[in-house]
Amino acid sequence: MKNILVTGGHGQLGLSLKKAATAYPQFNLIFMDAAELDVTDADALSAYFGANQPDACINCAAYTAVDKAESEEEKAFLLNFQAVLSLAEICAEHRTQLIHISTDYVFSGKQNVPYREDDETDPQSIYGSSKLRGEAAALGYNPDTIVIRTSWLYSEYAVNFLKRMQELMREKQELSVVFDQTGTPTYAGDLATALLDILQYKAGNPDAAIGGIYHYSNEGVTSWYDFAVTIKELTAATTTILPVTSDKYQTAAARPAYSVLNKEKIKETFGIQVPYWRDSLTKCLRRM
Ligand SMILES: NC(=O)C1=CN([C@@H]2O[C@H](COP(=O)(O)OP(=O)(O)OC[C@H]3O[C@@H](n4cnc5c(N)ncnc54)[C@H](OP(=O)(O)O)[C@@H]3O)[C@@H](O)[C@H]2O)C=CC1
Ligand SMILES: Cc1cn([C@H]2C[C@H](O)[C@@H](COP(=O)(O)OP(=O)(O)O[C@H]3O[C@@H](C)C(=O)[C@@H](O)[C@H]3O)O2)c(=O)[nH]c1=O
Repeated sequence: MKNILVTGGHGQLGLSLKKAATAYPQFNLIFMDAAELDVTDADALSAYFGANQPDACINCAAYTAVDKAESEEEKAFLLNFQAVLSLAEICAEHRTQLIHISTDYVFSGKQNVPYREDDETDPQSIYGSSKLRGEAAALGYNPDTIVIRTSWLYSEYAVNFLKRMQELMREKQELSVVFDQTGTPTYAGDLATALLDILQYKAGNPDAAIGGIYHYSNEGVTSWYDFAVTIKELTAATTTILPVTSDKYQTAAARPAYSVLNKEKIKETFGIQVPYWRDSLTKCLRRM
């Protein structure tokens, strides 16, 4: 287990992996963006795998614009489902360990206890539906595939809620943020480390049957409103933040009202330690 291909390598998680990988010199990560390796192009994927035979592939390529997906269903499914199907088939053919990333938005949000991996899924949006089909595609081809569902990712890179809030807090004196959607923010740097720890575990236990779905987010529970207020506090911003219900903040896509993930399985299987979300937010802000 040495050469690791990262598809969608210049997005938020890809760039977070690049940073985290400096602590894992045993791995050689190869980051490919859409222009270098288009995951929707099955021939290009085949040619790449034929020539390079990566030991593992972390698929960070995705369509992540939740609201836009409602009017771009075909595009969302092409990237989040069809491309995953091709990638899973090619990984199975080349005996490449595939790690695929999915989302808390596969759940309806009707539960009020943290979601386990085998709890019923019922996405409320096109994005969530496309990601759910992607999970099935990834696992259907090869039961050794690892699917990691995560939630509310943010980092110093790309587009995310933290950076959007910082921008809005610079521009506006008052902001409204929903308080009736509950979940857990996840620092992409922590997820990146967890992904590398999983590959490390696999390298040490090559015959372990560890395929399947795992949940990973930071520890703790909050709402988008409380997340925004904490960002305000930690950055000493002065904007007034008003708590509103989702019906007062209209969006094209519906989001789950509750999407806290239960992380027992990933912690027990791989011995991964999970930081508390507020500590990770502080760490991320320090790095920014
Ligand atoms: N962001 C979040 O809050 C959450 C994300 N996730 C999941 O985590 C994963 C990583 O997300 P994140 O890093 O935040 O997403 P980003 O949107 O930051 O990154 C996705 C990357 O995919 C690339 N991409 C787009 N089309 C293609 C293509 N045809 N071939 C190859 N690459 C392509 C994009 O490139 P370009 O920008 O050039 O189009 C972009 O760099 C995704 O699977 C996502 O669904 C799960 C939960 C929360
Ligand atoms: C910018 C903004 C958003 N909101 C609301 C809208 C939404 O309900 C919630 C989150 O906002 P966003 O649209 O930025 O986040 P969203 O795109 O829904 O984030 C999701 O992205 C995908 C990729 C995932 O997989 C999920 O885990 C999750 O992280 O906050 C406000 O209430 N006020 C605001 O000013």
